[in-house]
Amino acid sequence: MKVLSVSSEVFPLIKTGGLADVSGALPITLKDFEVETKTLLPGYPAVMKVIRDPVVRLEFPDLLGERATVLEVEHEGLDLLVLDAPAYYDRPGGPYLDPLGKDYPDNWRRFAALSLAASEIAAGLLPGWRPDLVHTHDWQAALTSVYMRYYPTPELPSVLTIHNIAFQGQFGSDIFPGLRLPDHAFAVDGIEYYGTVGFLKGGLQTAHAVTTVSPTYADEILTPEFGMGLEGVIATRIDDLHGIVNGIDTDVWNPATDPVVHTHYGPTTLKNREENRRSIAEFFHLDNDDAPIFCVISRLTWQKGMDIVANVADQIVAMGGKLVVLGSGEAALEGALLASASRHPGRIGVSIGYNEPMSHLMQAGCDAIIIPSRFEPCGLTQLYGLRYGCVPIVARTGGLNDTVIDANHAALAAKVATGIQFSPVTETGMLQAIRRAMHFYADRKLWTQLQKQGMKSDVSWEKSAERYAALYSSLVSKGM
Ligand SMILES: Nc1ncnc2c1ncn2[C@@H]1O[C@H](COP(=O)(O)OP(=O)(O)O[C@H]2O[C@H](CO)[C@@H](O)[C@H](O)[C@H]2O)[C@@H](O)[C@H]1O
Repeated sequence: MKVLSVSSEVFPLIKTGGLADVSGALPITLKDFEVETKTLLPGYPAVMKVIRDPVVRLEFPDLLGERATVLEVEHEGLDLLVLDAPAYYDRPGGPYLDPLGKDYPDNWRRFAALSLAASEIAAGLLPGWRPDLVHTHDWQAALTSVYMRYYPTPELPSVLTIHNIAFQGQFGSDIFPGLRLPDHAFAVDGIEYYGTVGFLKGGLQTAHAVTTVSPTYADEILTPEFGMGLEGVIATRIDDLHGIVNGIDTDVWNPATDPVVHTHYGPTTLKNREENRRSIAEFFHLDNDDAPIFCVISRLTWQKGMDIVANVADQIVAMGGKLVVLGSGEAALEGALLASASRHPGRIGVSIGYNEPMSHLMQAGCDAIIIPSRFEPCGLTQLYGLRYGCVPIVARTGGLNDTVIDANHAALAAKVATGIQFSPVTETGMLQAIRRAMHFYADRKLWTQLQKQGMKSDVSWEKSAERYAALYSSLVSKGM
């Protein structure tokens, strides 16, 4: 089966978060299920810089007003279609934000162009290759199925994956003419959303199937608390809604071979983590003692519960723990965390910024990773933690609930526990979880058991890729 995947980020070329990990890893495992994926992504400078010998496959003289070219290239096992449109993507800054951290004002056009190009490829414009199905990710690609519905193209099945419903791509109705959709697309069963234009909303109305990245989150987004205003639309798609938990690339994330990990290890050589632990202590200027090192690797936002971390940092130290934080995000949270580090030299270390290699080393050297998200569609850092013996301490929500087995009495007795869950997601809830972790950590045998059990968890893409492949097949065979 041939699939066109459409994503605004793809690891290892461009990544601001978990979306890139998923869109970069899933196509590789899908090959085992006879799914051949080509991935369309924007030609940002970071992408154009690393691709080698691309072939021009398609030209758009006027893609929503600008020239664009589709380049085909193979990169680290991925078949890529790069949308080279300098007017849209050749800019300083990140994929979505300018160098000052503000949204580009024309993001709607930049990602509508991506979606329109995808729909043209779906219609067979790429010489010699036409997909059997289109898989779009998040609001940035969600207009693909909208264009597929309203442009006179042969109908092809489409799947939309929601990685985070908080990001919906909502814009004023004044942009509508610029999308070049027929007038009747601005309607309740199209992209109209309370008088505005909703990209994700349009995708939810037009994709043949909707998936999200864990079963618990699939249930949660049907409720007003988590649906962020789209729960009603999602309820109308309940028969086509699937929760498929993310996996991770177990080759990239392998403590036995990871090139940035100083000392490799596996479940039977956990003592080798000591050396990595020392490197972490050195990097974050921590005292080199036996107290557990809790880590956080995250966007510093309210969603991720980072205000809670900042508020309990003093108490973590008072309980005898150490804390290291790698992340960037809201200025107030960055400031609060940095202030906690300066109050507790040797006990708290904070590194503001995005540092992929350091994120690997932290998983390989820290004792536990704290993920106090208020909502978490799937979460990947707990999966990396499981794989690296860095015990996850997680909020009981979304994919965190589905992937970590809480160390309650029954789970410990049955030797199936892999981490600690807590609820409610409050300062008290998190401190209780840290207290439990300190208690388990004091019993080295128990702690090692938790680490080993986590390392045995199946966090690979195999099972989930099989579910995606089955979903694709069912849609294609239905001839939707
Ligand atoms: N400062 C830093 N330096 C280096 N690496 C950093 C970093 N900050 C974060 N990361 C990395 O970025 C990724 C974050 O992925 P997550 O799944 O945790 O959340 P995100 O909200 O981005 O993804 C959304 O999409 C994914 C994919 O579906 C869902 O798992 C998730 O729940 C949803 O919110 C991880 O690979 C993490 O290691």
